[in-house]
Amino acid sequence: MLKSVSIQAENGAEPLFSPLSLAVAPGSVTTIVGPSGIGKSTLMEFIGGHLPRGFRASGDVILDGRNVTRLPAEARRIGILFQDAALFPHLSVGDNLAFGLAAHVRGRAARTAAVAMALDQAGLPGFAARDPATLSGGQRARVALMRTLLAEPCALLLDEPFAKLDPALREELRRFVFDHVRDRDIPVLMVTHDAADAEAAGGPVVSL
Ligand SMILES: Nc1ncnc2c1ncn2[C@@H]1O[C@H](COP(=O)(O)OP(=O)(O)OP(=O)(O)O)[C@@H](O)[C@H]1O
Repeated sequence: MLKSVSIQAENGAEPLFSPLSLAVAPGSVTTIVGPSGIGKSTLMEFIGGHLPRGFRASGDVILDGRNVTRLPAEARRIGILFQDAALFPHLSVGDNLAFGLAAHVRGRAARTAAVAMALDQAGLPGFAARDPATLSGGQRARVALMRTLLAEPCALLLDEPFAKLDPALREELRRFVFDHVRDRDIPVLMVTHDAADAEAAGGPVVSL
């Protein structure tokens, strides 16, 4: 839930957008739209705990009843997926996924099994040993998404996550993401310029 969130560039006279309050239901996707430069990405960075230097923000971010506004990013348990989500090039696909695994999955066997299951769910069985450089764009996007989900986030932020994919892949990955968050009851905020993304998300659309 966002309560009266407002963001202002330190050198700017006006806030980027009017104070924003909204609640996102578990398992639903709320889409944020607005003109270029209004502050959508900056809002997502603020919610995730990474407000860029040069900005001030006010208002609160409440997650599962916890006010996380003043917690560091790593304590918020908010998963973030951007358009350019990069995999670690020096790690295999499996190790990229293992990197994301929640800390409570302990022991080598359990972690290997969790990674294998995630690859199956992503439609990439047997890909654990692959070098990320050998994956297609859509395959990389699915691995990046899985890595984010394996951390078992309490909420998910998507900032134009499908923008660089061709239409078929875009639709496939979209379905994959929305099915997952519905299954896991994760609240999602998505920024997009594509009306089809918002329509596929099926949730409320908020204009900044
Ligand atoms: N370090 C900075 N200091 C001051 N202003 C900045 C800084 N970085 C970005 N801005 C400005 O802040 C505003 C918000 O940028 P942001 O990327 O959040 O917009 P956006 O709505 O996501 O845009 P787009 O749809 O084009 O991605 C822009 O007007 C941008 O020029």
